[in-house]
Parts: sequence; structure tokens; C-alpha cells
Amino acid sequence: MSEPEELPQREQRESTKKKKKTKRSGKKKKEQREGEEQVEFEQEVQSVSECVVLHGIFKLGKKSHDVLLTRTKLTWTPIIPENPTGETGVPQSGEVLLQDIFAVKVKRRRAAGQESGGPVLGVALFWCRRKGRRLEEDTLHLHNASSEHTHTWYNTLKELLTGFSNRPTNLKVFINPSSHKKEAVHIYRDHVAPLFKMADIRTDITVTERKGHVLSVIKECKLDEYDGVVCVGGDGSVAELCHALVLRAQLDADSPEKPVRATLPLGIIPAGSTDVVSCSVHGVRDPVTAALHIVLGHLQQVDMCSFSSHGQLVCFGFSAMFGFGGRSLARAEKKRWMPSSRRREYALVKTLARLRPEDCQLSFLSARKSNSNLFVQRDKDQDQDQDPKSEGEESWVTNQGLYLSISIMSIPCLSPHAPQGLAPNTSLANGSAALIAVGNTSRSEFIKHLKRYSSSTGQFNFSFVETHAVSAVKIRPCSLIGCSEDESEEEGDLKTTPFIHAEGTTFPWNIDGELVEIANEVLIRVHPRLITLYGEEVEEAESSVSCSCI
Ligand SMILES: Nc1ncnc2c1ncn2[C@@H]1O[C@H](COP(=O)(O)OP(=O)(O)OP(=O)(O)O)[C@@H](O)[C@H]1O
Repeated sequence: MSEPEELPQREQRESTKKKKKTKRSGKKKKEQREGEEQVEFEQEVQSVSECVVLHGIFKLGKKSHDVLLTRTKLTWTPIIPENPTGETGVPQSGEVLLQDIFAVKVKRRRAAGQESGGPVLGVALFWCRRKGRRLEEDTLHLHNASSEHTHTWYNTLKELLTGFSNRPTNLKVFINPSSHKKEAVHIYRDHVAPLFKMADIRTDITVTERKGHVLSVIKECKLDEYDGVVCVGGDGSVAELCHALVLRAQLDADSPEKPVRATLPLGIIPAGSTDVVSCSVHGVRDPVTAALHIVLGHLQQVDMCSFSSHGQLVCFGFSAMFGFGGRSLARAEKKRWMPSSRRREYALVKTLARLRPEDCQLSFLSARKSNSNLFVQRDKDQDQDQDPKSEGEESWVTNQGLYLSISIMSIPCLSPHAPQGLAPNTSLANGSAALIAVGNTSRSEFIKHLKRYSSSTGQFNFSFVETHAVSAVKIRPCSLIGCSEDESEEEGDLKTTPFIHAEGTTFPWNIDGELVEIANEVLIRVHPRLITLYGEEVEEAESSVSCSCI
């Protein structure tokens, strides 16, 4: 290109550049202005919410205090009389946030047996104090004998508390009386019902009579009468209720194929033996903490999986284990007569003693880039075996081989045994699940891998363990005609001999702690934020136990 021609082009380019620069700086200024306006608006909102709504004098304990109520908190400062010596102590003031107050009552002096009336003493505020991951109930007594003063404060506080729209006023409660040590009814009656009553929550209770009872009630009941559902039980009961809520949403939306987000949030009062779902949203296995999360309306969206086989939905749930986890549960179920903790230890030890890999085809769809770097890198040798296939826009990765255990978990599965969870690198609502595939190895190496879950470090740093963030998984066990699993006590060379199955035999799966026998390929899909649970995301569970059996 000749020079005279190039010049006007260069000028044009430069003028375009200048225009872009001016446009960019204009855009920057606009953004800055908008940012400043946003800050001003937030400050205004803050100052409105910090405006004093009420100011009064109450006795806290024996001392008179200045009490201030704003839209967000209540603060108190002792009134210190003037000292002739001029010395003043440091006033012990305090505050409680309104978001932590779950009930307010008028206090009255009553004789024993008197049910109503009586002179006014003041107001009592019931609030929730945090101790680590635990929530505990506390009470603040504000004494003032003036009925008018007390009622003004009571009515104002009540009105402010109605502003927390996530708090339930009407709950459907399911209690599984057979969970774990059969204590669910007592746990509800002793620890939960009093808190619900205090918070003026109405409840409609069903004590379940059998497996499947929850589903039949949920299918029929008028859900729009409730603000939420509560499950008092173990992981099996929780999964059954979540499954029922999603199915009901699907039915209501007339969506036979596609899972539909459950309309009501679910609160979980732990009464099972491990309670990993409850632990994953509370950080502790504590009925009071669980009940306070419900009462205060702390909501957390949570991913779920659908499990299907041959195009038929098996169930919705949070976690599944194939191989070691499934076989161990199947063994435990055969010893139902044993106490549950002994049963589990027995099954674990026995399954370890007879450890054998499963021969199967494992396929998975990686979660989108944003979620996929959550895990440690795969072993390079294993990567070479991968065979990416296309299925529409989805690109499946398939491996065929021997696996000791395959787990798929859409939540971290925290428990006191594994404080950072069985799947520490996934979170409650990241739209993906953790796939943890443990290839064939020696028993001692496998035990080393299992043991590291309790210390939460390095459980995936083995060449035989691969982990991925996935949006779907397919597991197809290989059936070989002729033999079935040898249940004899003979060990032989178990560690290299895979389970050999007759065509049509079923495979034990551990889905949310429940034994499910499935004969064919299982397809697991992750459904982001399919359910809302009462609770919050927690990093680590309180750990109080250690497993002594391995
Ligand atoms: N009255 C009942 N009798 C027997 N089983 C019941 C009853 N009510 C519910 N079930 C079923 O019991 C199964 C297990 O319940 P759940 O998970 O609460 O107890 P668990 O197995 O002892 O606890 P975990 O799963 O923590 O070990 C669920 O699938 C549930 O459907």
C-alpha cells in the first residue's frame, strides 16, 4: 500500500482510537458516578435503618439502662449516677441484632397456677447466640413496670420482626420414629417444639409409619398452606422428603421429564446415625442449632442429583456410593439385628477383609470450566485412557477398568467423622458434583486413603484416586455370565479378582445411606439448586468422634 493512501487511514484510526478513549473515559466516569450514587444510597438506607425507632429506660438485672431500638438492632448502656468524687466507671453496654431475635413476649407477675393477667414487668426478648457453628437460645429481660411503655416496645418489636419474610409461621413436620436410636419423637418434643412454640410457629405433624409414607402425604397435601417442611430423622428420611418435594413440584408444574425446583424449604432436625445432610448445612449435629436456623429463616439453596436407570427415575438425592460403600451397606443391612454402630463397624471390617474391585465402565461429563478446577489433578497415566465422546453438545469422558469405590456427591457431606466432608472440594450450590473414583490398589493403600478422611488432608493424593467436578456420571457394571459373588469366607487372591456377576444380578448402591439394588447402568445428573434447606454453607463440621475400627 502506498504512503499517501496510508495517511488518511492512520488519521482515521487515530481519531477512532481517540473517540474510543473519550468514550471509555466517559463510561468510566459514568460508572464512577453510578458507584458514588450507590454508596450514597446505601449510606442513606443505613442511616434510615440506624434511625432510633424507640428510646427508653429499662432495668437489665438490677441496673437501669438507656435502651435504643433501631430497625436493625437493640442497644443498651447503663445509666451511671454522677459520682461526687467525679470518678466514672466504664459503662458496660451491649447490643443484639434484630435478625437474631426470634420472639418477644410481655412479662407479667403471676401467682403459681395463674394462666393469664397479672401486673406487667417488662418485655423478654428471645434471641440466638452463636458459639462456633452452634446456635444457642438466650433471653434478654427488659424490666419496666409501665404497661403503656412495655406495650409500645412489644408492639414495635413485633412489627419490626414481621419484616423478616423468610421466617416460617406454618410448618409441616415429619418425624421418623424408627430413625437410629428411635429418639426422633423425644428430640422433637424436648428440643424443637418449645422453640417453635416460642416463635409462634404453627405445626402440622405426621409421625411416619413406613418407608414411602412421606411421599404419599406430600403427593396429596395442600402445600401452599405451609411456609416450609421439617424432617426429624436421618439421611434416609431427609433424602426421601427431598425426593418427594421435587416430585411434587414436577407434578404441579406438569413437567414429567424435567426436574422442577421444590417450592418449599426443608428444615432438617438430625436424629439419624450420621446426618451428613444436616451436618453439611449446620456444621454440627445439634437439634437446637437446626431448629434456630428454621425459626430465623436462614435459607440455603442446595444442588441435588437425579439417579436413573434405563430411562426410569430411581430417586433424587445428594450422594451415592458404588463399590465399597454399596457393598459395605448391603452387608450391614443383613445384620439389622445388631445395634447400628456395631453393625456399621462389622460391615466395614468385613468388606475390607473381602475387598475386591468392580469391573465397570465409568463415564462423566465435566462441569463447566468455572467449576472444573476444584480438584487435584488426575494422574497423567490415567488421562491417556480417556476416550472423549460427543453426545450432542456434551462431551463424555469414558474409562473402562477396575474400581474399588466410586462416589458421586453434590454436597460436601460433612460429618463428625470427616469434618471437611467426604467431598471437601464441592460446595452446596456450585452446580456440580464431586466424582471420586478409587482404582484398584492394595488393601493397605485403600485403608490409608480412607483414614485420611478423618484428618481431611491428602485423601486424594494417591495415584489410584481420581477426582473430578462433574455435571453427570454414568456407571455401567460389567456382567459376566456364569458366576455370582462368592459369599464364602475364602479369600483367595481377592485384591486382583474383580466381582464376577451373572447376567441380571443387581448391584448394591448406597444412595444417601439407603441401600438401593440396581441391575443396570445408572445415570446420575446434577441439578443446580433443586432444593432450599434451612441452614447455611459451612466450611468444616465440629468433630467429636474418631473411627476406631480401621
Ligand atoms: N415408622 C417407620 N418404620 C420403619 N421405617 C421407616 C418409618 N418411617 C420412615 N421409615 C424409613 O426409614 C428409613 C431410614 O430412616 P432414617 O434415615 O431416618 O434413619 P436411619 O437409617 O436410622 O438414619 P441414618 O440414615 O442416619 O443412619 C427411611 O427410608 C424412611 O423412609
